[in-house]
Amino acid sequence: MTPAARVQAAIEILDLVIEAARANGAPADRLIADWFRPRRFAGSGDRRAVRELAYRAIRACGEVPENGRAAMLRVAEEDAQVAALFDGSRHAPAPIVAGEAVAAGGVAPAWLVEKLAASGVGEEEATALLERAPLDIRINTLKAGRVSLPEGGERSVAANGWRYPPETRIEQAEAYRLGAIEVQDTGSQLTCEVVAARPGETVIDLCAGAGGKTLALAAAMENRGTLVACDADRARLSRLAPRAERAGATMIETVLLDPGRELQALGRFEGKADAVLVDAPCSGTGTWRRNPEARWRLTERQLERYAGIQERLLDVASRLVRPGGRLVFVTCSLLDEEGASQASRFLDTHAGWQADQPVLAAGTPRGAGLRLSPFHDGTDGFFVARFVPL
Ligand SMILES: C[S@@+](CC[C@H](N)C(=O)[O-])C[C@H]1O[C@@H](n2cnc3c(N)ncnc32)[C@H](O)[C@@H]1O
Repeated sequence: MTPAARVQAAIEILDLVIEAARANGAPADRLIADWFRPRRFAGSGDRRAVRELAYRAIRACGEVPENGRAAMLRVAEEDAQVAALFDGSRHAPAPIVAGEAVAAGGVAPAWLVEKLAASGVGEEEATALLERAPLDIRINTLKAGRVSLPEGGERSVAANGWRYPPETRIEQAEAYRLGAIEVQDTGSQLTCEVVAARPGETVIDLCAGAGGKTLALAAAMENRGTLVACDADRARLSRLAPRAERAGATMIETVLLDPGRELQALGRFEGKADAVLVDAPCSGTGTWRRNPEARWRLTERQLERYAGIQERLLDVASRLVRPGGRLVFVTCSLLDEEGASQASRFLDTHAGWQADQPVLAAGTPRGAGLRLSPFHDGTDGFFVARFVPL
């Protein structure tokens, strides 16, 4: 593909990403992969370049752009080399017309920028939410010692963490194929450290998804005790078994939950769990480095809905923890609605509980918990709080 054809390809992909953002359709990554599938003429260099251009435009536009061309014109405004490729040649975008619509720049839609500011996230910190993330891995202590680590990494602040440059092809490393390392953001690893799961304990991962954190908990527990991975999404939870097998995590039991009826499925653990992790569904403002188009999808109503689910799941979790146990609340968001305010609401409505401020190698105290952010900590954005019964 010519450089100009790559720009036109990115514009076509952006049209799909914008449409999907409006209609709650597929994520950008999937749309990009689907776009290339029938276009066998595109080589790996073309794919990389087009993907890079599309993501550059997504990061550059704070509000949902009118269309793909307007989004790419935002990039062209700041990059004369890209502007020069709008030359009307074969497969290229048509020449730029004076007064043509250019998408608005900015970090996020105005209402979200306001909410971030109200949560103490200023412009510089908010901008860092869109930087390219490094590749973080966790050494899987269930298999460690058998293989050597890939070259080019350095220790991270997480106990078993290493950090590699973003472009590292970790899937090709022997350690990865053998399950001796897991790809996991440093912030995510740190939130698991707050659970402080120990061998022999009973630990419930209430929102386990495909098990990113469950696997870290299994390693901390050295495969001994009871580790229950729950989720309300059957497809996500079903992805856990093959991952657990690869990681040598043999202790995990899965439970599919019916939203609103979680306690019915988990009744046998009421008042019995040493630790419950609530890695709650949230807006994901802390993961824009990986899904920058997520900020085009979020609405105020959805944010309210997430906050309501978080409140409810915290209450469910509080009923499972034994006296002397602990409840860990995590969201990958920098918004107080899903962090400090949620934690203080829990304490206000659950008289028998108190906050037990986590101490980690990174993070800044925020209300009853800690906040991790790309700007201050170089991790994805997270809020984590720990509560203990009085
Ligand atoms: C932030 S994600 C979890 C990510 C996962 N812990 C990890 O580390 O990869 C939140 C999860 O909560 C799940 N969820 C939503 N409603 C739920 C409910 N009522 N009970 C349990 N899980 C729920 C979602 O399906 C989603 O997988």
